[in-house]
Amino acid sequence: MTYWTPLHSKLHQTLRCGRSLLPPGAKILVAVSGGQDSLCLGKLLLDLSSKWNWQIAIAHCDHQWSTDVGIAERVSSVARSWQLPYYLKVANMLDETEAAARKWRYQALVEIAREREFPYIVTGHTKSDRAETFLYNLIRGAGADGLAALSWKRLLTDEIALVRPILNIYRYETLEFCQQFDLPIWHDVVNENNKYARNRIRKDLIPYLQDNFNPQVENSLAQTAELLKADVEYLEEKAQQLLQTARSSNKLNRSELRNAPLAIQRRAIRQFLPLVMSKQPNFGQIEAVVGLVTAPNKSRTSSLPGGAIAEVAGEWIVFKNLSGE
Ligand SMILES: Nc1ncnc2c1ncn2[C@@H]1O[C@H](COP(=O)(O)OP(=O)(O)OP(=O)(O)O)[C@@H](O)[C@H]1O
Repeated sequence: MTYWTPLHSKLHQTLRCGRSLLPPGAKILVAVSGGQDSLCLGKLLLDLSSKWNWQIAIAHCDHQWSTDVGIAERVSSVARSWQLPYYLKVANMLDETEAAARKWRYQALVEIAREREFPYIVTGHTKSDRAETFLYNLIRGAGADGLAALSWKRLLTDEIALVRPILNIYRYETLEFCQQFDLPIWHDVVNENNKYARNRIRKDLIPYLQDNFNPQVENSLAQTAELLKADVEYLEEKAQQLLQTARSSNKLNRSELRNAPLAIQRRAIRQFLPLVMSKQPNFGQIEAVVGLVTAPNKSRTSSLPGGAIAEVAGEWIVFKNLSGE
């Protein structure tokens, strides 16, 4: 019989509370790195699976880095002991950077989910991760969208959702849980390296804030992120509506934009720009176009990535390619 802990109850409650994160009968691919958070998540989902009638499998992504030796086999043996299917992707000559690893990992997980028809990929991101991501993005400069990062659920493709079911559980809780069940936690040495800003936030900044400002700072930051998430969703929807009325092929109507609040203008322009640019727009590029909403006729931006420029033509901002296309 499964020993039921407060974390089991917490997850069960979270899933029942109406966010429709993981419905009964779902096919769920659990991304397990071998660290404490994803092992805890895997065990919790395994124990809850009979109540929810889920089909679960474990996925691991092997970066083939020198620091990762042996971890794929360990995750594989955990999957075996849980009697769950195990799927492995192995990288080929991956750059040793966090960003490259993350990008490859999500691609690899989506590939497995596609091949094996899993509509849900779940990761072990915790409340502590959310607080750290909040600070990381705040320090680098972010709008509400960046601060609200790490949501409970988002679509990776039309058919595959990424779900983070333990976003209200702290990292110290996942550690206690793993110890209680004697799960073989793998300690990633990269997490100890102070070269990475994220590690310094976790090891130095958060404890400093806890000791000197607010013992509950992780909770407070995660709560702010949660509040902002709802604001962002609302504002994005309003911006989408504005874009529908203001856009006519590659033009934006200035009087429609002018009638909207600045926050919505910015978002509508940010939603539109990727259609005429080769990259995601940065703050400066969005502001340059926002400036054209009230600028004199014939004003223009400098060339945007991909070669297009935006120019005022009466009541319109027109996006055109200088090469004449
Ligand atoms: N090598 C891996 N194989 C499978 N899943 C992984 C692997 N590494 C990370 N994950 C999944 O991602 C979760 C978050 O891990 P981690 O915080 O190291 O990633 P991250 O790249 O910082 O994530 P994010 O950028 O989304 O915050 C883990 O709990 C686990 O579910």
